Amino acid sequence: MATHFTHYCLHSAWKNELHASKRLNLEPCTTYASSWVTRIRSRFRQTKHFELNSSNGHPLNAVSLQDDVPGKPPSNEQAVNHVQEHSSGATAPENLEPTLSITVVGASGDLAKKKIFPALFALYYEGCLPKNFTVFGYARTKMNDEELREIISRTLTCRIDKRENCDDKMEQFLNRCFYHSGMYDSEDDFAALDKKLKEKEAGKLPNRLFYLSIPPNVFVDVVRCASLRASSETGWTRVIVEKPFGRDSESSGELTRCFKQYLTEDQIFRIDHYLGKELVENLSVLRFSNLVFEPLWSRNYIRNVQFIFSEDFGTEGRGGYFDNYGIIRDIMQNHLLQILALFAMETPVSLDGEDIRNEKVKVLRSMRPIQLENVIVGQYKGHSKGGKSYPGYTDDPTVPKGSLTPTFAAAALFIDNARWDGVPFLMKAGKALHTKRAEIRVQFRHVPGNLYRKNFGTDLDKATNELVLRVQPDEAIYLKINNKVPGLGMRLDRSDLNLLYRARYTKEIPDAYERLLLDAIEGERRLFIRSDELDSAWALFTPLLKELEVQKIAPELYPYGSRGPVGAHYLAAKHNVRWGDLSDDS
Ligand SMILES: NC(=O)C1=CN([C@@H]2O[C@H](COP(=O)(O)OP(=O)(O)OC[C@H]3O[C@@H](n4cnc5c(N)ncnc54)[C@H](OP(=O)(O)O)[C@@H]3O)[C@@H](O)[C@H]2O)C=CC1
Ligand SMILES: O=C1O[C@H](COP(=O)(O)O)[C@@H](O)[C@H](O)[C@H]1O
Repeated sequence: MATHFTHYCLHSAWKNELHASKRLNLEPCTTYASSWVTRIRSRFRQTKHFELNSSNGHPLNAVSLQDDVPGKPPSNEQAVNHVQEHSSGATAPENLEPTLSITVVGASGDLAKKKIFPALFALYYEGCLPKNFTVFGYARTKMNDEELREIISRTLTCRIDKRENCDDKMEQFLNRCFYHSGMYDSEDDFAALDKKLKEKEAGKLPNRLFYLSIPPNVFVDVVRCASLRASSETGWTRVIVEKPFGRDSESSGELTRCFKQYLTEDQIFRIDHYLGKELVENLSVLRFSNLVFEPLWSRNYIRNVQFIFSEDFGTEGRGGYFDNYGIIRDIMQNHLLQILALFAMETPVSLDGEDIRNEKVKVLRSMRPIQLENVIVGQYKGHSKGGKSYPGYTDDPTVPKGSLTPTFAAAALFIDNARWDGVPFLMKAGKALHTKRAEIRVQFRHVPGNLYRKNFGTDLDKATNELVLRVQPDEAIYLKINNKVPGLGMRLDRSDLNLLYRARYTKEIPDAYERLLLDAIEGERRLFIRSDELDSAWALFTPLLKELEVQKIAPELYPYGSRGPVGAHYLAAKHNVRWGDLSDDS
């Protein structure tokens, strides 16, 4: 991909960084050390872990560092990508320095304030944005640049080790943020945005990234207006699209068809922010770079796998959106299914985005249609605890009375391929539960002819190994093992081999949005959803969603703050599974 700048936080070869950064005239990442050499060396030493890199690692970045020198003719591959990715066909003048314009559409909204602007600032702070960049907010709300800056500034933090120059950096970042008010379906308003973008981009090769942080009903309008009136004429134009991408196979297909009138697939970055989470990223590393795991990764050793998402708050404030989607579309069809596909895929040919997504699609296409009897749905009801009362889902004024929308669901899924034949993959997702967490649990089979079985009593399930990847909070990977309690007797207990991230690594973990934004800027697509992946994901869930709606299946009510409906236990038990998060030693 044509990347006209570097994110030179990556490389183990600091010399390359130094060399490349000199040639590309980069801004320094930090201001600690006095010379470039010490700065880069010391930064490399300090920040061995959790550096922000685009996701595909060295080869792409090495190429982009060396090949994207202004004035150097593009390679064949770059030339192809360039033609595919920009929509006008105008020729890029040679010898121009690149510049990046990021437009956050829906800048007045919750996600923009909470996640996107802070992530952009964190990237800037880390020196991962290109030297020349501008951020534009776009929304209908009337405000000026200063007002946008004021709003953004409230959510920016110099979270990374509280480094020096935080205030200066914030000010520098805010000075590069601008606002343009416009309607989402007005080509004229986007043409006016284009004019402002051009003023900032003057004399440079413009690359443009649009982040659609808006409700899905205006996705197509924005794509049309932005692509017709505000796409880059000579550089690349890319669009990040937030979920939900449709609400079933038909609407998703329709959305894709509409998008493709204006954009090529290469320009579309469908975001699933769970793919940007550190532990989800680590799943493949854990599996494919450690001999101890991959041989066990099949029906021969794994009894069941659980993907668990829970939030300890309800849909407060988002009821209007949520009621049209429900927990299955909000969490299962995307976040949990994506993790499942990564978990279960065969070894990809390489770490290239296409190779990985090819393997994920194969998993999705091998999945057995979901049976209604393998699903239970729930909805939270009001509850009082400790003198405080918590509202039920339908108490939200934006939720229609009598709504049957599930705020909780559990499902048993199966992958009908040689590796996973017969292994239940259980998913559970819920709002307003007793805790906030996301995790993957792998329960292994019993030890055949276990010499120590008499030490475990009758419940052999309790003695099996379990590998847990705690995605959040407090990231950790731990393996439950049986261990001899020290002493003269022979008593066994359950212990954890525990890799607790905060104990092992000093660096703060970047937010998923940082990684994904950086990847989109880099043109790295591995962590974004390809259209055939999306089709397969919807093909799996659409029949179930239709059945739930047509049959008007009433959700089982569970109290706000509880562990969810009892039905989830029956479902698991039906498949000889016990939810790992509910056991005594979870
Ligand atoms: N918030 C979150 O935590 C998450 C959100 N998402 C997705 O990200 C996108 C943005 O989410 P979020 O920021 O919460 O959304 P908001 O409801 O805050 O909407 C974003 C902006 O869009 C405009 N807008 C709101 N409703 C409408 C409407 N009916 N028609 C036209 N414009 C409207 C408003 O801007 P103005 O009126 O100024 O034009 C608003 O500030 C959505 O697709 C959402 O599903 C995904 C994951 C998590
Ligand atoms: O996509 C969504 O994710 C959030 C949870 O994200 P997290 O990173 O905070 O775990 C969820 O609250 C929201 O309903 C959903 O749309």
